[in-house]
Amino acid sequence: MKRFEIAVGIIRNQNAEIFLAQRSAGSHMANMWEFPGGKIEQGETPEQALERELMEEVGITPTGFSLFEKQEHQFPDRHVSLWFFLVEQWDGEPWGKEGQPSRWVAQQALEPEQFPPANAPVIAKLQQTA
Ligand SMILES: Nc1nc2c([nH]c(=O)n2[C@H]2C[C@H](O)[C@@H](COP(=O)(O)OP(=O)(O)OP(=O)(O)O)O2)c(=O)[nH]1
Ligand SMILES: [Mg+2]
Repeated sequence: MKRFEIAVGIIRNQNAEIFLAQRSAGSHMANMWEFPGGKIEQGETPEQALERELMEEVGITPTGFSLFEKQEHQFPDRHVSLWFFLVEQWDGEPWGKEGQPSRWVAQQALEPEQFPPANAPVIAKLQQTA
């Protein structure tokens, strides 16, 4: 069984909107909406991976963030450990730097069925703690 450690950023602005990106057609969990992020590489801390992935995928440098939730999820073909960081300060303006569709959505309007199944608990927690 493949195992992956993933760092993702829940990028939240002062209007309580969250920046989402759409996963590409050929990827795992294709076409689902996600919090931007990706695999933690050998020798990287989760925080370093977050900084690298957010620059690669959405062109921002997170400057104020903290771990919000850690979630384990067993997919049919792989196990993922997700580090969900809440990012509330950053340099730059996020955009779909790799050509992926992206949008801001009000936190309370996030719909868990549009995300990979691993995200349901963290979305519930976000909406409860608003
Ligand atoms: N980015 C992201 N990935 C998520 C979320 N929820 C979730 O289950 N995942 C899963 C899907 C993937 O199996 C994995 C993320 O890997 P990825 O494909 O984004 O990895 P990466 O950016 O390093 O991409 P690559 O270089 O391997 O193509 O975590 C989420 O909210 N955001
Ligand atoms: Mg990614």
